Amino acid sequence: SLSHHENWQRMWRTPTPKPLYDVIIVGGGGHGLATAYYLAKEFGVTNVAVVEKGWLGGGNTARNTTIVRSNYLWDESAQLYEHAMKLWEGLSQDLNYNVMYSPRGVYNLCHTLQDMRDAERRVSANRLNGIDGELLDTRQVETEIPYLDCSKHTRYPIMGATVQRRGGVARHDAVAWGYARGADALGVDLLQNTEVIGFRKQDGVVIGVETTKGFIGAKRVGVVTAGNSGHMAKLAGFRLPIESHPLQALVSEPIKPIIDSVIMSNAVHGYISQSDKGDLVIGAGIDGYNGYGQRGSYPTIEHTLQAIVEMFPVLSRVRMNRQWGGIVDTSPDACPIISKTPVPNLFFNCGWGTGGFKATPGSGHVFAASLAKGEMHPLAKPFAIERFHTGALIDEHGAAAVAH
Ligand SMILES: Cc1cc2nc3c(=O)[nH]c(=O)nc-3n(C[C@H](O)[C@H](O)[C@H](O)COP(=O)(O)OP(=O)(O)OC[C@H]3O[C@@H](n4cnc5c(N)ncnc54)[C@H](O)[C@@H]3O)c2cc1C
Ligand SMILES: CSCC(=O)[O-]
Repeated sequence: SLSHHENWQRMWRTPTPKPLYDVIIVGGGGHGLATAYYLAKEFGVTNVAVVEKGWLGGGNTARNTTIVRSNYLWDESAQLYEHAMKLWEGLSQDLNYNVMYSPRGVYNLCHTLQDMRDAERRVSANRLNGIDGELLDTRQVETEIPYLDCSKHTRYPIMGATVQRRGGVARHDAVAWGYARGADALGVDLLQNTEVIGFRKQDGVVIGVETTKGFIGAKRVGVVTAGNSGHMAKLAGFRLPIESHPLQALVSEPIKPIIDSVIMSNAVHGYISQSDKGDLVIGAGIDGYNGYGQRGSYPTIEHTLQAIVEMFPVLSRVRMNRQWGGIVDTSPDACPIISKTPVPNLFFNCGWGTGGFKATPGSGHVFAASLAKGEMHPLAKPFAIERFHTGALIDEHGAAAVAH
């Protein structure tokens, strides 16, 4: 009956915008909501608004394949993603909201000698950074992933794999809703269906945002708009080295439990896990063209499923239920941009490309610290926009899992 639905209390308010906030976060995705939550909870900045053009968590947060891990190669990125992993481990308790973090193990398959050498290097680098990682041979992989075709007859024989056992999956909707509820309870205004259409400046300094519901003043503005970040930078009057591409995912009909970890192959070029409902959650690389359509092309879908059946022939008759796409903001070195901008009081956190969901807590925490202080957090410093001028890139294409 409807009656029991009527008593459900709302998880957050729908406030009228105030004329002025200390901080405005543009973009109500996981990263934006996490930023607002930590601003209020950890840094005592509660006069904050999150301005979201659609509904909270409706962008890439709602559309990703939920993989979390921190097994990146370079110290700067490994430490940033590991900061996020440590926050994942206590997030359900912190938010009092079950974000369903499940450390079921993330395997990156190796198909060539070079893959094995790169894997050995990456696991060693992980261990030097205090991040768990193991290098397995074919026999160990075959034992741990029963239905994976480890025979010698495949196009890309499996020579081994890295595994991060603390890696796994988390529930994307719950993360957004948990952070939103927590931020709202601390006094943050969540303004949905409010699109930012411009930045107002006074003597070149940002003093607020123009929105579809009028001007809202702010002492500092943090832009966390993922695939739309290039467009936002243009509105602010500068350019970003970001390309927005479709990235697709598929889920199958629900089947009995058959895969209890996350398996990724850069060479065969696909990855798979199985949700608690039994759906196979599948993805691969981006569509090569630039696009904002939140869908992709059929050749990519076909290529993805070829890769999955190559790895798991047993799945060749499973039917796909749904396919969708998001808009991923890829950067030249497959690393984020968490940075001041050429416009004073305007900060950007973007460029997470195909792999920013796993960073959500760490990204929000680091960006909140930066906005509270007006200076970039030490973990954010290597990811400044300037690196594209100085050449101090941090190339993580190898660890980006599905090379794009
Ligand atoms: C199919 C797919 C699979 C993925 N799989 C993984 C994975 O397994 N693991 C992983 O780590 N990462 C994954 N990612 C990447 C990850 O989803 C993103 O990097 C991350 O979610 C981006 O940060 P966000 O959550 O804040 O973005 P979003 O959720 O996209 O938030 C940005 C928000 O900004 C809003 N916005 C945009 N423009 C404006 C404006 N002008 N005014 C106001 N609001 C605006 C949007 O509406 C949106 O809600 C995947 C992405 C896709 C698309
Ligand atoms: C979309 S790829 C997921 C990841 O980066 O582990």
